[in-house]
Amino acid sequence: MEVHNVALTISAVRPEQYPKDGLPEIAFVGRSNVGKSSLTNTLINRKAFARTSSQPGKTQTLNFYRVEDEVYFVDVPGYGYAKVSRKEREKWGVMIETYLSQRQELKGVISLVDARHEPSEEDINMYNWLLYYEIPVLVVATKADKIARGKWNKAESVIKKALDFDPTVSDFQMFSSETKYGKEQVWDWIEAHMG
Ligand SMILES: Nc1nc2c(ncn2[C@@H]2O[C@H](COP(=O)(O)OP(=O)(O)OP(=O)(O)O)[C@@H](O)[C@H]2O)c(=O)[nH]1
Ligand SMILES: [Mg+2]
Repeated sequence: MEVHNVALTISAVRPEQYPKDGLPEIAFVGRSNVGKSSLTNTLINRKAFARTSSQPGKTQTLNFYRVEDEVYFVDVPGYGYAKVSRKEREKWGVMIETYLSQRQELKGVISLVDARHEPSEEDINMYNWLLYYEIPVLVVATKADKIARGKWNKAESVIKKALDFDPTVSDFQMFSSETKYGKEQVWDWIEAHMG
């Protein structure tokens, strides 16, 4: 998709604050700092539309970006940020689980993991949780530019093994917001799931 028009429409915490126009939604999840906002910006050809942060844990609301009046990208605040209080984490959990488990307009989730590392327990939990709710999921391994091309296959198999990746209900893509590698494939997946 050639993107020309993007608007940050809504920051929401509760369902009554979600958009009401019925457009399909694709959500981006992953631990804090993994590159959710960077992936969003790459997809919509913006340098800094979704705020990228040197301050992890900053984003605390669901941010809905309306892309070309066709789809919302939903930037979900990152998990696994140690410095937030337990109370904050519980609020976060309720907000995310409510959104992911109940939202009719949600057509797919892009679950980001760091290409350099084995997925964390939280990454694994999130992946299993999405499969349990039968939400189509694209696992995107980010920061691929930080490992040598010759090691990509190994990185992919490490990630898939840790997740117990199920290729019948999910897909996988290497990605870099530095080189834009994988951008077209991620867009193809999104367009195939917009319904
Ligand atoms: N080299 C490289 N750096 C990346 C890539 N993606 C993101 N980064 C960097 O990683 C840092 C975090 O990126 P963000 O996109 O803000 O991460 P986020 O997941 O949105 O973080 P939160 O909003 O805090 O949850 C920034 O310094 C980015 O520049 C990538 O593909 N390659
Ligand atoms: Mg972010």
